[in-house]
Amino acid sequence: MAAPIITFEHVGKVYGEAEALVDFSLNVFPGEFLTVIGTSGSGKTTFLKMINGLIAPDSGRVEVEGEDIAQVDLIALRRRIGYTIQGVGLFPHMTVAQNMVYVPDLSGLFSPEEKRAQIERLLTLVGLEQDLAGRYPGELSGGQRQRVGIARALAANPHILLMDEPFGAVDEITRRRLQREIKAIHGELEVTIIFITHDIREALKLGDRVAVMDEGCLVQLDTPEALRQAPATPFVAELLGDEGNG
Ligand SMILES: Nc1ncnc2c1ncn2[C@@H]1O[C@H](COP(=O)(O)OP(=O)(O)OP(=O)(O)O)[C@@H](O)[C@H]1O
Repeated sequence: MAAPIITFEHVGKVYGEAEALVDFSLNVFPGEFLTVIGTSGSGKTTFLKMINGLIAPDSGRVEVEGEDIAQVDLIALRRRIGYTIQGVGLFPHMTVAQNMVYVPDLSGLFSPEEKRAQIERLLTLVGLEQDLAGRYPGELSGGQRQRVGIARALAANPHILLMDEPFGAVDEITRRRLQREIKAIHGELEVTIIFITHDIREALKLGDRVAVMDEGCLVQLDTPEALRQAPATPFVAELLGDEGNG
């Protein structure tokens, strides 16, 4: 098996009384699509933000691409990792194209010609018409904004894409479309995706493996089939509910 692209070793994080992560260890492998599910406040976002150094562990160690992130330049690390959140957070005063190349521009990654090619390629990849490139975020639908958010996160050709409930704010039909699209993008780009969701169906549908969290602990990390067949705890069984049967 390939070396892990992300490793958490006995990571702990406490906020006052709240234990956000408790002795949290896992490996994510290159090209994997890992979904993360758990109750509200179970530490999912804390886990995700530790991968790009937005939150530092109190104890334990986080490695990304073989490097302890306590030792690396976090700005450079973040530019190598795509990150998209619910509500997207596009810059309202910038066009779609300007939003998309904002991060690569910071590091002077592309020539003007390469930038145009990257914008064209990514708009196609996320299923948007080319003529949207000149629009402002306020002139887009929620689903279109979400697609621009994904395109922007992929703009610097990251090896890792972090997605924090990216489809939480769109209607059910758009959500299903976006799910199909992100699966296709994952297949095409060989990018490692960590995807947080509240929706067990989404977690089972998208994940090569699913990480189930409760109260800062990793309760189970398994393929959707293994989760269905052998939930590790009553909590996992309850979370699976009717989905466990199909
Ligand atoms: N900056 C902070 N200050 C204090 N407590 C925090 C902070 N960030 C997170 N917490 C606490 O840490 C715990 C884990 O939070 P986290 O956001 O990681 O959970 P989550 O699983 O992503 O939740 P949700 O599904 O509601 O987004 C919670 O108890 C939360 O209240």
